[in-house]
Formats: sequence, C-alpha cells, structure tokens
Amino acid sequence: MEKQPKPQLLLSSQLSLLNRVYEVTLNGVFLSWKEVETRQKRAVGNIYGPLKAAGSHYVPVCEIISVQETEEECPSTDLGKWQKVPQSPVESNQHAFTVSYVERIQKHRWRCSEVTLHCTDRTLCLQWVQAIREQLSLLTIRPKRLLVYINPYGGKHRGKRIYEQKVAPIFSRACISTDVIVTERANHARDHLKTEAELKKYDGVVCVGGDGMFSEIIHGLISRTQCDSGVDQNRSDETLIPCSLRIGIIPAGSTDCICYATVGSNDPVTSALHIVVGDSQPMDVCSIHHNNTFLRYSVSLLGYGFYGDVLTDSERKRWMGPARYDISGVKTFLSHRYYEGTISFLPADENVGTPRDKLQCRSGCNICRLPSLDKQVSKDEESISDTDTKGVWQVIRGKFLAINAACMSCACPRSPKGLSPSAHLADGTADLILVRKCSRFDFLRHLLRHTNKDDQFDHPFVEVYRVHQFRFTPRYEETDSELELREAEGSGRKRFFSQICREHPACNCSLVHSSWNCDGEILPHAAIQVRVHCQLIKLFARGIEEQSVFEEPYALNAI
Ligand SMILES: CCCCCCCCCCCCC/C=C/[C@@H](O)[C@H](COP(=O)(O)O)NC(=O)CCCCCCCCCCCCCCC
Ligand SMILES: Nc1ncnc2c1ncn2[C@@H]1O[C@H](COP(=O)(O)OP(=O)(O)O)[C@@H](O)[C@H]1O
Ligand SMILES: [Ca+2]
Repeated sequence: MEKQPKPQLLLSSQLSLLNRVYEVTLNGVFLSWKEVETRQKRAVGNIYGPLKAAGSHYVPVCEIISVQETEEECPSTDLGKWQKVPQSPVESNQHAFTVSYVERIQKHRWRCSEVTLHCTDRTLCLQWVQAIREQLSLLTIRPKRLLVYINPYGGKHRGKRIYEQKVAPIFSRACISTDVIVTERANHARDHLKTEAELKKYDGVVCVGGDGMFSEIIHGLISRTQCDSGVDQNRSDETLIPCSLRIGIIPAGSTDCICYATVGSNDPVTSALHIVVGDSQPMDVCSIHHNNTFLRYSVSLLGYGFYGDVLTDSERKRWMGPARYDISGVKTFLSHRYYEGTISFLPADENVGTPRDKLQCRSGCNICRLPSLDKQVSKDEESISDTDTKGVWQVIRGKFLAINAACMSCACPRSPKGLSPSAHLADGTADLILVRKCSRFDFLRHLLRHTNKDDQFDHPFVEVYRVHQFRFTPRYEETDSELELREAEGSGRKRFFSQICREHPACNCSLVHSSWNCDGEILPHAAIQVRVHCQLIKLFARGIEEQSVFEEPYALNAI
C-alpha cells in the first residue's frame, strides 16, 4: 500500500485544559490534543465523541463548527455574581479559545461538543483562533447563506420551536446567515421558490417539516430550474436539469422518512450539523405523468392500494398528528381491499444491484458513485428493440393489495430498514414492490417484516423489481383491446360489473380504484407513468454512515 504523505503541521503548542497540560496540534486535516504527562492514561468513558487514542483526541477540521476567543468568567466586584467579562491580558490562564465540533452519539445522531484550551498569552490565543479560522475558510462547500421555510403545522406543530431552540443557535454559531419564512398556507413555500425567491443570494434551502413540506420545496426548486432552462415538465421524455441549490431537512413532520433515510436519524440537531459542515448527497427523483400532463415528483414512497388508502383515510384525521397513520393503517388493513390493473416497467441492469441483495446504500456508496451505463434510458421507449434484453418492457397483470415504488429505502422510525432496505439514494432506479392479493394473515406477516430483520420480499405473493420507468393502468381504465384480451381469458362478465362499480365505489368489490400516495400527498389520477431521474437534487446529508465510524477511531495512520 502506498504511504500517504503526512499533512503539513500548521501550529503546535502546549496549552492547558482543565488544569492539565496538553500538546495541541493543528494540521490541514486534524486538530488534536494529547495530554503531556509521564504516565499516560488510556482514554476511558464515552466511546463516541472526538477520536481518542491513548489519551489523544482528534477532531477532523471538516467537523469543526467554529472557533472563538473565550470570555472568561470572573466574579464581578460590585454584584458578587459571576459575569462574562472581556479578555484582558492580566493573568496568563485567562486567555482561552473554544472550539465547537461535531461529536457522534448513538443511532447516527450528532451533537455539538466544545473544548476550551487555555493559552499563556493573548498573542498565542489569537494565533490559534486565526489558524483554525483560516482552515475553516478553506472549506468552501460550507453554506454561508440559507433560505429557511418552516411549516408551523407539520407533525406535532413543533416546527417553529424546534427551529428557534435547536437549529438557529447552531447556524449562528457557525456564522450562517438565514432568511426565515414561516409558511402561512399549503404550497406557500413551493410557490415562493417557483416564482419569487431570489435564489442567487443563497447557498441552500432548508425546510423545517415533514416529507410533505420537503415535497413542496423540491417541486418549487425543480420547476424553477426547468423553467429557467426552458425545459417542459409536461413532456415525460424530457431530460430534466439538476437543481444546483442543496436542500436541508430539519425533521418536524409525521414520518420524516427522507431525513431518516439520508441521515440515519430524525434528529433536528444532527440535520443542522450536516448542513453546517456542508454535506452533499445527490438524490434520485421520480417524475409522474398522466398522458402528457405532469402531475408530481416523488422521492420516497409512491404507493397505490394499501398506502394510498391509508393516506386518504388519514387526511381526515390530521388533527391527531402522526398517530393518524397508525389508526388509518389498522382500519385499512382490516378493510383488506385489493385492486386490479396492469403494471409495465423497464427493468434496470443488474449491475446496479437488486432489491434483494444485502448491499445497502451507505455513505460513499459505490453503486451511487459510479452511475451505470443504462441509467440514461432511451428517450423514445418504443424504439427499444425487443432483442435488447436490458431495454425490454415487462408487463404484469393482476390483483394487488399494494403497488409501491421506492426511489430510496424509505427507512423511518416506524420501519427502520424501510420499504426496500437495499434501494439506493442516487443510482437512477426505483424498487417496484408488488403485493398480490393474499389472506389478511399473510399481509400482516408481510407488514410485520418491515419492523424486524426478516426479508419482507420473501413471500410467494410479493415481487420486487429494480426499474427505471413504470406505468400503471387500473383495470377500469384499460383500453378495449386490453379488456378484450382478458375477456378471452374467461372473465367476460366482469367488464359489465366494472362499469357498475365505477358508479358505486362503496360496494367494496375488487374493481374500485385506489389513489396514489406520493410522498404523503394524494394524486388525482390512478393511471400514471413514472420515470426515475438520476441525481436530480442534492441534500445537505451524506447518506447513512457505517456504524464503525461511530464506534471506532478512524485509521489514525493518516494523521
Ligand atoms: C403491524 C405493523 C406494521 C407496520 C408497517 C409499517 C410500514 C411502514 C412503512 C412506511 C413507509 C413510509 C414511507 C414514507 C412516506 C412519507 O413520505 C409519507 C408522508 O410523510 P409525512 O407525513 O411526514 O409528510 N408518509 C406516509 O405516507 C405514512 C405511511 C405510514 C403508514 C403506516 C402504516 C401503519 C400500518 C399499520 C398496520 C397495522 C395492522 C395491524 C393489524 C392488527
Ligand atoms: N402554513 C401551512 N398551513 C397549512 N398547511 C401547510 C402549511 N405549510 C405547509 N403546509 C402543508 O402541510 C402538509 C404537511 O406538511 P408536513 O410538514 O409534511 O407535515 P406532516 O409530516 O405532519 O404531514 C404539506 O402538504 C404542506 O404542503
Ligand atoms: Ca434510487
């Protein structure tokens, strides 16, 4: 193995911390401090936190949030209380600087930690502050100015409080300036982004809310980007232009699956810190069309049947907050409706992995980093030759309890591994999951597997495909030729029945249509065409970090 050159040493001094002397070093990669003592103690205690090796602490420069000269606390003479006083070079130990940095705690969560190092004189203290600030100024990927939208009614209505108490102090410590808009109605953020916002002023957009609020932000940003570039969103075969602004999500919604699946937790402080350090995670987006009309974009769940019905029912129970999904979930489960229709899809090449492999998308994922050759599908799908096995559309007809498309895992607190645990954030594909009509007991077994380690696809009534595009036509909208085909299969009487059911949706027979749940919004059409657009947007995230990053020190030989 080639030996990496050691990063250049920038500054090294003996400074004190909690009355002990430390050798403190700064190079272009790490800030480190190591106790200067003859008997070196092994670091004990919390295994998370700054990287520790035998009494040494290492903080990567890219995880330093800020550095500032510390105001020492001294007793005030007249009030007898402790007060903050400005630095004065009276006593050597009063010169100190504080470094705030990212500390990893359990379950992929990050915290803002601090270390205060005391110097013998002010010149040295300022030298340290300046040297660290210089290193931070080299991190040009960090945002300086953000546009923040808060949905005050998302989740448990705590968006505003979460932002003010947990997020704003972190942004101000990191010297990030913000323009904050508290939304006054649904689609306020979308419309503002689409037509009014002066996007050039910002390095990113932050949304405080749930998946529905995030959906508003991407609709605003993607539409604006296409409009500015003259791309017609109504054409399903258009190549869309990727958005340049990154999006941050501060979770304050009911499911928060986009945040959870890209960060590994739904914790506002963790998300704020990913924004501060300037992370960037590309993400696929599905476009949904009906004939030649653009309907919506989706990044998480696009679900017909079960999840569509859960959403439709839950909208009437919004006042319940996040619990509405569980109540509507049980109700929908008990109603056990199935829907008939035709799915056609364009499968992805297997070199992007399969939904049933165990290769999960993690930070720095190789599958997402190296785009596969078949990601850019032919514009004219009809021209795809039947002899080309990669480009052949497949058709499946049947009765389904659920048809789900997941552009990413859809991991969330309700289902920590998600609807499709091996789906990738940025590979240009979606996983299409078909749950055929089965007994209530079997469907329950399938649902339960979303909450444990068992494979939810390992059932004879579940099929899963990795796709670039798909189409769905509910049975009642099938063309005459499709119906004739079926009648020839021996179900002639049903055609008559389907027409009756259209007028009597309450009859609960299998021919009534469901709705699509598109990232928590109800779609007005059942017949849709879906296409995955590879890496159309970018998030302030890095994908879920491997557990080892949290539990073991980095390879310290790079230091
Ligand atoms: C028996 C327990 C079964 C638990 C099954 C849990 C599966 C959960 C998969 C969740 C995938 C979530 C995908 C994300 C969707 C979100 O974009 C979207 C919008 O989020 P927002 O409100 O934050 O804006 N959220 C949703 O559409 C919510 C979907 C939640 C579905 C919960 C279903 C609960 C089912 C319970 C069935 C219980 C049967 C019990 C029988 C005795
Ligand atoms: N000020 C507002 N008043 C009412 N609805 C809003 C407002 N701002 C956003 N919304 C809408 O609220 C819905 C739910 O928002 P979201 O933040 O996803 O919360 P939840 O996760 O609880 O569904 C979204 O459809 C969004 O468009
Ligand atoms: Ca994907």
